[in-house]
Amino acid sequence: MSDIVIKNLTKKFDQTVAVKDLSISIEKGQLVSLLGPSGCGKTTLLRMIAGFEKQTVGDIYIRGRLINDVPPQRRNIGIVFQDYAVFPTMTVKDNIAYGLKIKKMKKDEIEKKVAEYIKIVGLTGYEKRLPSQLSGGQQQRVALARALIINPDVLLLDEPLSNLDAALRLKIRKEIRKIQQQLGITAVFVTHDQEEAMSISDKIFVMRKGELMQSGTPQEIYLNPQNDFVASFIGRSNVVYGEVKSVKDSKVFLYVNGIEFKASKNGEAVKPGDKVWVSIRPQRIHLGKSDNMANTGKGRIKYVEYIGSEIRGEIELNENLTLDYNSYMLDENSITVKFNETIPYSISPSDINFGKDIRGLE
Ligand SMILES: Nc1ncnc2c1ncn2[C@@H]1O[C@H](COP(=O)(O)OP(=O)(O)OP(=O)(O)O)[C@@H](O)[C@H]1O
Repeated sequence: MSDIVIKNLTKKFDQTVAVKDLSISIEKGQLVSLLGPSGCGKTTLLRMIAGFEKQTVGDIYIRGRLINDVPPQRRNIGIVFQDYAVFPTMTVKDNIAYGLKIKKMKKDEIEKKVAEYIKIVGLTGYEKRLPSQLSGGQQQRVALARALIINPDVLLLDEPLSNLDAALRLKIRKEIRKIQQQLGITAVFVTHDQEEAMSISDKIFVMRKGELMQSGTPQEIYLNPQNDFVASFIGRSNVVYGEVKSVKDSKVFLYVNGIEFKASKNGEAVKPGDKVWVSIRPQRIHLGKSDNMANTGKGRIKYVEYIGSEIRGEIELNENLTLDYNSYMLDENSITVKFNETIPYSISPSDINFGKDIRGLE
């Protein structure tokens, strides 16, 4: 069942189209991310779901109820913002209890619920502290408990980890995901960080310039990007442009900067002469001799970095095509490479994504 349904939503600010004819639905109990670069409209979309911004055109339903004209406080939504937005003069306990007091819940029931949510977000022992006596991560937990305690239909999270340092970001995102799954609450998470979105989402909506570029599970989007923008934005990839040379049986032959690549046919039908984007993940470039005889050649190593169990760098296939590679050193027999060395490479046809939908990179 869909908890949130958005139909043909458009938001214009004078000349700027922040969100353009967007239709999505979000299943109950899922955590979905709105992901895209700065200015893609993700915050505007979240603010329209919350009711802080009124759409120019389109409909928003929560649990089947059309909420276009329902004010924010009556949408039964919990929100966590980037800048915590906790009340600075209230203790942790009072901050978390706030929504229940507004609802005029009985005192002993409030006590019980607050204790429960303080435990859920891991703030036991901090009840009497003021926000100024808490770390950023702890303040964000207060904000999370305050949003969840009112038992909202939907939890909205607007870049909730942006103000935390890198280590804390990983920790809190894991906690948010665990709590969301434990409570089974539907959550919409706004982020510009693709790794963050990939790691915690059931589904990702990739946006760009107000438009939906692709939606799907993290795996679907990573393995089958539908355009060059998604291929380059999700995970690391070499995105280059070329032309379809021929199509034979289950293979498509692509011509990219003077090199021919054999690729497996994917969903989209192409014909000779079609201009296409081509995406090759760095870790799919096999360095050294291989039994896999497809897309083989010799390349020159133009850059090398050894990082623990990985080698990363650039390999020049010809003077017009240099790709990033990424090899894993799993044991002492693994490949080692040196700067300027010439080395055989191969790429499996099934590891080459391509398509006609060219949107341009960021
Ligand atoms: N109140 C406003 N008035 C005018 N233009 C606005 C307003 N709010 C947003 N915009 C414009 O709408 C577009 C989308 O903005 P939005 O904040 O939704 O993007 P975003 O993807 O959340 O970006 P960021 O990651 O930087 O927050 C941008 O071009 C922005 O300048």
